[in-house]
Amino acid sequence: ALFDLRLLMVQHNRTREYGNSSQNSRTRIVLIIGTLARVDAIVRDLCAWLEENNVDLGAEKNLFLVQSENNCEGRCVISQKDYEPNSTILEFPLKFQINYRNAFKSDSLVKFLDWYAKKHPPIGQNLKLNRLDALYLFMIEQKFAKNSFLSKFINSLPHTYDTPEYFDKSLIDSLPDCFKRIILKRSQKLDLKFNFISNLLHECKKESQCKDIEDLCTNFTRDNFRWIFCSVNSRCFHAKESEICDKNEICQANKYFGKIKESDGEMQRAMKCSSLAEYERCLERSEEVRNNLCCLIPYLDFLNHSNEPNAFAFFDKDTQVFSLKSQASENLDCLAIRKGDQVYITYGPHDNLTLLIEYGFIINNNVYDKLSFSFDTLKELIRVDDSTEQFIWNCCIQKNLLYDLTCDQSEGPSWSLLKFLDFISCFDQTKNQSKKAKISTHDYNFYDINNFKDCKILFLKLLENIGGDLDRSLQKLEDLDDKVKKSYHFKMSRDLIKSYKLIVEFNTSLANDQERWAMMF
Ligand SMILES: C[S@@+](CC[C@H](N)C(=O)[O-])C[C@H]1O[C@@H](n2cnc3c(N)ncnc32)[C@H](O)[C@@H]1O
Repeated sequence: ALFDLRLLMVQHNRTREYGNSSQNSRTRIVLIIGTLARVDAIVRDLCAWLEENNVDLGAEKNLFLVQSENNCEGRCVISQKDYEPNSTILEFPLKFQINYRNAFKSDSLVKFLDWYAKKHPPIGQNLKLNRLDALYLFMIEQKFAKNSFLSKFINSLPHTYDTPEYFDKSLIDSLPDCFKRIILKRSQKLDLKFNFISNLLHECKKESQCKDIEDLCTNFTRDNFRWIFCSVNSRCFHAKESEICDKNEICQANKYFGKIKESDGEMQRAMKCSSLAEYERCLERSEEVRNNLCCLIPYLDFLNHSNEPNAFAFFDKDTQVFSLKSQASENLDCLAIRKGDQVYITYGPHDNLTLLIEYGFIINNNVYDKLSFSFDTLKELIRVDDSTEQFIWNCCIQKNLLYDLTCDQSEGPSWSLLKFLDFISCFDQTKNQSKKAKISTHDYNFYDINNFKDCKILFLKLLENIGGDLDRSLQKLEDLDDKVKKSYHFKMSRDLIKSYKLIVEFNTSLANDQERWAMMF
């Protein structure tokens, strides 16, 4: 009861900060109690279902799921006991690892996929169905199915998310161009995929006249697709196909979607690309291959992210279970998790823009925070004719200079960014054009910075462009509607822009300080 009271206070504060200011306090308290009761009921149902299906949640319930004390983290996993380093906390059998292979157990989806394979063989198509789409379709089907085995799990998924797919349009319009570019590209891809699948379903419905496909068509709406896209993206784990699917399932998947290549293979191919466009396609494909192997795992998807996690989750090939363990440590006297601690895993070494776009949150003083310069932004610095520009990008691809074009608030610009700027500074139109001929005869030294004065000028120009973009955005945010300005989405976006401004300021002063700049080389 005490714990609930504490949560009630936190919830009350959160409602005051982001909620509807016209609500009186009694209405707010009723709403808060409603939220807690709902979380409780969802969690109780989920745990009961898992236990009925022989998932061992611990005799004394080693963990419990609650609304987090930290604002905006949503629900979370709290430990009920101490854990030494590297001890097993929970184990999930294969049956609860939901991925594309579940679609093969649904009659209507198999009907649809068979129809698709006949009509649209997986080779030679520009846009095609992939393994991830099968997972989306399966989850949407289950959401509306009567007596679904997964109904308790599906009920436990959030109804909405805090990623830009759910932002108010006016907020998106006010974001800096460097964020907007990524967000809009993602939303275009989402639209393209939605229209593609939706058209296929309608085509199949017309031909098959089958009630199941008709239901699938009805439920496959833009809103449901956005919901499942965000659910999977923000809650999935990655596993190797050969580890969690059997031979028949892989064979069936190959028939519908084509064989899957290793993601690393795509990256190796990227180094051999002969144009920037081809290189970008390779990067996208490598991401797509990785995403193809997403799986959802009930309960484990309640784990929040920290850059200093106290636990980790992985698939154990030998026992065929997905295992949650406390973090390993060299100091075995020290507990990895104490009773009452929240259990955190890491979603990866992500900067705040990635966290916002993929997961809908940011972290204060994120050690991985950095400014990444897009190829489009960098292109603006290159003022040469088309063929020289193509030559520049090809050299950079072959010398692997494009993988980390960033600057941060502790080290300043990355080595590859400096090297990239140094290289392009040789091609200034106003300078001697014979440089190009020289470089093509391998005279250019790709291991040292040759021209750090010009490199600094280009770096400052880059920072000035980004700084202007951020300032214009902050101004636009101020002019937004009061309702939008009170939202969590607004606050998160503004905090992110402000932290990016700090990175720009740090790097500008670094570049302008002769001594510190010289130390960079
Ligand atoms: C895998 S789910 C974790 C469970 C989630 N909190 C829930 O209520 O269902 C990932 C989502 O949790 C939230 N989240 C995870 N880590 C967070 C953190 N450190 N700060 C804020 N929100 C976080 C984000 O909304 C993210 O999209």
